[in-house]
Amino acid sequence: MLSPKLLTLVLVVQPGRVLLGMKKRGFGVGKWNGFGGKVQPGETIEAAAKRELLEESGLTVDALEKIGNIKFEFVGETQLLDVHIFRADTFSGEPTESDEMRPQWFELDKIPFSQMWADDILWFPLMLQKKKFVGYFTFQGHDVILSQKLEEVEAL
Ligand SMILES: Nc1nc(NC2CC2)cc(N2CCN(C3COC3)CC2)n1
Repeated sequence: MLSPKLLTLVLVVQPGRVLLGMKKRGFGVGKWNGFGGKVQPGETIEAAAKRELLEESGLTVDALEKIGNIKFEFVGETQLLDVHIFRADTFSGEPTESDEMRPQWFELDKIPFSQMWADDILWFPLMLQKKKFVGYFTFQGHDVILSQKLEEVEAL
């Protein structure tokens, strides 16, 4: 089995609202999501998360909190995605559109789950309650979840 592909995802959360970006190209184009990307050789996962957040949103964060780890399998494909999810409650800078992402604030009761990855509606509530979680999702294509595992954990 191929080693899982390490990816990062950062959700910037303020009281009553979360910052999402509309993905303008590449994997997940047309979906709202947090900010993230690949981990480069020799880079820690957290450093990669901060770098991608700055590249994609213009925001700089001091503290990232590790809140989740979800692995994704796609039926018929050997590459697993290993997504490390972080939350940031404080940041500096202004949300700025990039080549990759168009940022927008969403009130917590107006999160556009119908235009997001199908797993998000399942773990966002945990993230917003500051719970820590691990998960495993099997997708058929990009829209159908065939199986899922999601559990809260004490520590990541
Ligand atoms: N919310 C959410 N759900 C996912 N679900 C699996 C796809 C079925 C994946 C995912 N990411 C994997 C892709 N990554 C892109 C940015 O560079 C690559 C962002 C985080 N983010």
